[in-house]
Amino acid sequence: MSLQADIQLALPGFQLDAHFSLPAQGVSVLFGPSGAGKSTLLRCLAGLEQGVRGRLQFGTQCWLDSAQGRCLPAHQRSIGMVFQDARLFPHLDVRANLAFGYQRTPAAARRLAWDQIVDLLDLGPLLARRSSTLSGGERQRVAIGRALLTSPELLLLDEPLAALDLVRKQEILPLLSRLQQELTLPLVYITHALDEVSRLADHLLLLAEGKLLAQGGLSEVLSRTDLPAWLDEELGVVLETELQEELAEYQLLRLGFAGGQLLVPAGSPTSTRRRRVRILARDVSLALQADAAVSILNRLPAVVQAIRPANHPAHVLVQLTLGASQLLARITRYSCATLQLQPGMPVWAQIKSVALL
Ligand SMILES: Nc1ncnc2c1ncn2[C@@H]1O[C@H](COP(=O)(O)OP(=O)(O)OP(=O)(O)O)[C@@H](O)[C@H]1O
Repeated sequence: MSLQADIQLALPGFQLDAHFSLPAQGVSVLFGPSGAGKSTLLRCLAGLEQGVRGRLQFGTQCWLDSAQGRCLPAHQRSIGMVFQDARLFPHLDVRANLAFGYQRTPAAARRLAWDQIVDLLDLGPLLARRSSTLSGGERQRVAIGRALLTSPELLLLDEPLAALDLVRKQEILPLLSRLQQELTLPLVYITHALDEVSRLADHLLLLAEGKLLAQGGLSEVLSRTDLPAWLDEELGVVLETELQEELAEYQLLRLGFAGGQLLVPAGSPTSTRRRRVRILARDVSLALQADAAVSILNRLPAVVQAIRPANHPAHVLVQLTLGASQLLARITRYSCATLQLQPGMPVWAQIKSVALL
């Protein structure tokens, strides 16, 4: 099952034209600059925009086929939606807010149980609270719960954490990760902050000026070297690794991946051995020899695959292969010339920073 979209929408001064296919599992992230059309696209999926042309197919359900005059209204699309502002009913308590979605879903159509969602989002202690007394993070947890209790088959989240501080984000992100895994519910998530969702994201859609620039696996898209300038600081790779050893004395973890090993500062404890890390291109430098006398922890043998211009004319992007993995380095054009880098050349990739996601 997947979501297939080929849709167009003309608004005064703005044209959306998006053709994509999303896997109906995992987390798909919609990323792009302000005004790119991310919210508009999500609203088209949800059936909240008038005048959308084209086709939308979710698994076996045809939501939109404008040529046939078919457009399923929002309430028939088995979608849950969460916005940046929680949009709770302020005069109702949390239980009544949650019940709003739950009771509108016929019992036979409920796939997600009340207790399951209340436990998953730790909403029990909040049930009797008036929604107007909740903190921002609590409100968003309730909004997510309310959306889930309609038993959607797809959850759309429009910058749900944008208004929260870092501490609250860190509380909610693991919950999103859990609900994605435990409920096997596909999510489409809009964000301005890719680092916020890199640990969750499987699939990435890049949108600018109403058009899709790229789509695909997170790492596959972010290691492309033909993306526009505004993405330059985001370029890099995301690697799936496995914990091999904890160096407790130094508070480091040794992680293995298909291409070598990495030492990274220990993050918050977790029981899972599989860890995702993100390495930005700007944090990778290159050397021709393995010089042991440097403080950089991670130096890995790699092979230059391709060299491409970067956004700034002083920089180039170097694609590298390490075993079965890829890495991207952003170095100066001057260094590239001095080191006489060429495709096929062996180099040492020096990684200044690895973010444990
Ligand atoms: N109802 C509308 N009528 C006319 N123009 C609209 C309407 N809704 C959105 N737009 C325009 O469509 C464009 C895309 O807006 P949208 O909110 O989808 O972008 P976005 O990528 O979500 O931006 P942001 O990240 O700032 O929220 C903007 O130029 C916006 O002004």
